[in-house]
Amino acid sequence: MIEVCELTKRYGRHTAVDTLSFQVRPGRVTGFLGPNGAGKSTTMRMMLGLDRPTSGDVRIDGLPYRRLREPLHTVGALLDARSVHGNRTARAHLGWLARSNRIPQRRVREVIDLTGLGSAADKRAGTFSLGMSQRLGIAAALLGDPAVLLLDEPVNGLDPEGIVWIRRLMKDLAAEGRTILVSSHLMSETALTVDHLIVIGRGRLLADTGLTDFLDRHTRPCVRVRSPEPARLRAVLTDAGIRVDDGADGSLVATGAGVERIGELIAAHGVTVHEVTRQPASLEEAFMRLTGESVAYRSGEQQR
Ligand SMILES: Nc1ncnc2c1ncn2[C@@H]1O[C@H](COP(=O)(O)OP(=O)(O)OP(=O)(O)O)[C@@H](O)[C@H]1O
Repeated sequence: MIEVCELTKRYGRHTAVDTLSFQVRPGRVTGFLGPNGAGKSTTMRMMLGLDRPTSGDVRIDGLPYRRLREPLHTVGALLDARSVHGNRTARAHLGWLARSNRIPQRRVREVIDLTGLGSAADKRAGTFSLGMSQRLGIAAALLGDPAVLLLDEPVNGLDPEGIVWIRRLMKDLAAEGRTILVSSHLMSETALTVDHLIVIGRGRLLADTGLTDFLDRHTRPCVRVRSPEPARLRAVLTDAGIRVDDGADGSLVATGAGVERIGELIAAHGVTVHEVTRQPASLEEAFMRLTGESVAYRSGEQQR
């Protein structure tokens, strides 16, 4: 469990994290989302004792990071995958980390296998692609078999096979009862991976809720309808106050009413239809709607 309590971090006059409080619970994957500059990395660094809070605190399994007896056994983290010494091989890097944390070398072989690093384990980390560096960073995070994992953009640089692998890994680790906090800018991937969401903007908490609840709250229902009489269908729906847009393949996309209401209108007016499908709610849309006001940097705009 991670407990963030009234956490604040100021850099000079700039407040990067602003009286932030939330808990990350075990047994589920929690997504940590926010626009660029929202304060995610700063918060994660404070969780790991790499940055000192201006005020407030963070506890991992009840203790601040600096008071953990064997930190690598309690919390594993992937922050900057490129931070490994480039001249070291992956195996040497993991071996050194294991030795300095009294972890048996057997575990090095285990995490190399677990992260698919096998064939690259004896190559210098400086020659690694971003995807291989990510795998090495994840291997290091898993080395102490920790109950809490913090992953900052773990999907970055991974190929499709790697993305599916990390998604499965996070779900499996959560199912074992671990606490998993993962930040990402990839909304479609996040929607496939997380159970719960913490969303921040300009250092403040914007949402702390389940994925489904978040989507329900911040998206409007969308229904795709295909009909051989699209003009009539459009008139029926717009007359009922429903927004209608053109979809792919000549279909219409109705926003703001569920399939039940759309179906009833179609039946009442005797319109022929070939398809009525509920469109999946988009995390990207929900995220944009919630964070629109709190985006620190917008393309072409000054910081507000
Ligand atoms: N060492 C530092 N000195 C001064 N300002 C900093 C420092 N580190 C972060 N900041 C500022 O704090 C704010 C939060 O940055 P942070 O990197 O935590 O955001 P983020 O949500 O991780 O962003 P991104 O999604 O772009 O990685 C930004 O405005 C950033 O410029």
